[in-house]
Amino acid sequence: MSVSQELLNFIYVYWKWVFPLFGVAYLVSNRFQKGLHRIPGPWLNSFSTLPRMWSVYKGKHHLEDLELHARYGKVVRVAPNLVLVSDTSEINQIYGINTQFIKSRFYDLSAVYDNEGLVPDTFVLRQNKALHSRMKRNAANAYSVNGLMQFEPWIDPVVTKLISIFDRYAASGTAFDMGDMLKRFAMDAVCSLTFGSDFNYLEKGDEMKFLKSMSLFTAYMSIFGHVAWLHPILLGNPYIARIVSGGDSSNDAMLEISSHELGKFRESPPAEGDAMTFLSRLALNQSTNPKLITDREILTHAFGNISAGSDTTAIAMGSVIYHLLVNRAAYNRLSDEIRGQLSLPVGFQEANALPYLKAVVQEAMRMHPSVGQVLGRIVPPAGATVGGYKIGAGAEVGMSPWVLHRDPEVFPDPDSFKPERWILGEGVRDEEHLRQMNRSFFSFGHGTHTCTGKHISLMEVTKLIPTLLLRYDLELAEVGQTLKFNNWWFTQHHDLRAKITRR
Ligand code: HEM
Repeated sequence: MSVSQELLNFIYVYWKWVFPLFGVAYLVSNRFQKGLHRIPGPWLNSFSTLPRMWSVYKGKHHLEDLELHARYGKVVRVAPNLVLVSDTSEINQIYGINTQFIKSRFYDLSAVYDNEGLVPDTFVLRQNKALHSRMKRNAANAYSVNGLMQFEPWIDPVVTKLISIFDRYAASGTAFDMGDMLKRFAMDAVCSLTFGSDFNYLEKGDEMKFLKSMSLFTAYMSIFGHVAWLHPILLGNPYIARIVSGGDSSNDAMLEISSHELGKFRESPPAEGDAMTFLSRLALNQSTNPKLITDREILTHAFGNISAGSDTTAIAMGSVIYHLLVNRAAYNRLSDEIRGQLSLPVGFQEANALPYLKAVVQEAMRMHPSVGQVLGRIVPPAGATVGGYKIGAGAEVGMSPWVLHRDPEVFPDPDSFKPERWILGEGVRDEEHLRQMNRSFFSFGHGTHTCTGKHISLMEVTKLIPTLLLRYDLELAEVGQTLKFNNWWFTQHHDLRAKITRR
């Protein structure tokens, strides 16, 4: 009898013992892998990823993470291969421009493949640093503050449409879901500046089901990103994905409009002085230097704007509005600043020069970061010492925006909304303290993978908030209303109901 036959016979006879023994060996090897057993954390979590997935599934893991750090310190093991770090002196090692850490497999769940292979979205390019840098470079002038000023005219008609809808709510005096309207606005705004046209989400809502798909997908990624190796047999499998999405074709519609707009640019490029869209900016980059950017890369950037830039921006707007409405002193101070210095239609440059407005936006995004989950990174082949612990290659470490933003050493009284904490001469101790706060401000991530669309979203927020305060008085629909949300990568609000009246 061969060795393999003997082994099979043995398993057949003793299977009742063999399988549990394998299970125990697996769990014990989980606990002792990569030197991670020295790191404190809940005992059960060091054996299996399931407790962590359960915590994320419940939608409030940011609160549990805060408790874990309070109990175990700045470095906590929350799964066999996942370590949370809240030590701000480690930000550069893990995320800085020259970091050796790469993004974790969590991000693979967002990867899309076409006939040419992996679609080169910067969000998922975690190993190919050269392609990631190329993608960052080839659209840099479109995403820069100066570059995006050209796109501002595309946002104005969307603001006008929002106002006409809000005027109807104001006239009827009915409460409405502000969070939902902001999602529609952010979707139309980012489509408009990217393509020069939008899908009229403001009037029609999510008929295309793009936002619904995004919500489902981010919830899936948030939970199953912890077991990324299972993705190919879950939503990574095209058949299963089709069944779950119910044949949703919003991605195709988005790609169709991208290709159509690119074709239009080729037929009649904008004349000198014409408003430039994001897409035409990239097409112009290509026509001046064809090697700089391919058609596929242009379409990927355009599509990424919509998937990464609509919900996130809407959440930021909702957070600003909610925190202003429950902090009337801040609402009044901001109204005075805006009403004294701006008029309708609000221009980005003028609004961006208002110090209290900037502080309010940053503080609301600190209190409620749109991305609320750990930004996971893999320890490089040489291993690393993080927060005093030696960690082996391949382990996943990461910081959570939610936790960093509640660090009382950096943000005293962290649960209070205090825009003045960002203003020198008011809440900030000195310039070093301000630098430290900015370093710990993780709403847009940090370092090599910092958010590409940060300035686009800040432009939308900076235009919209003053517009609303100039035209309306706002209040929450119910006294004592809380901010309801689940933290599934994005921290989308539910039922952010408000009432407005014309001023
Ligand atoms: C308030 C709005 C936004 C927030 C809070 C936000 C947040 C973030 C965060 C936290 C990351 C880093 C993820 C990580 O390191 O793991 C990120 C990356 C990214 N964001 Fe945003 N984002 C916003 C708006 C936008 C917009 C409008 C766009 C596009 C127009 C965009 C495009 C991207 C892209 C492409 C990346 C990947 C960058 C890379 O890995 O190199 N985001 N964003």
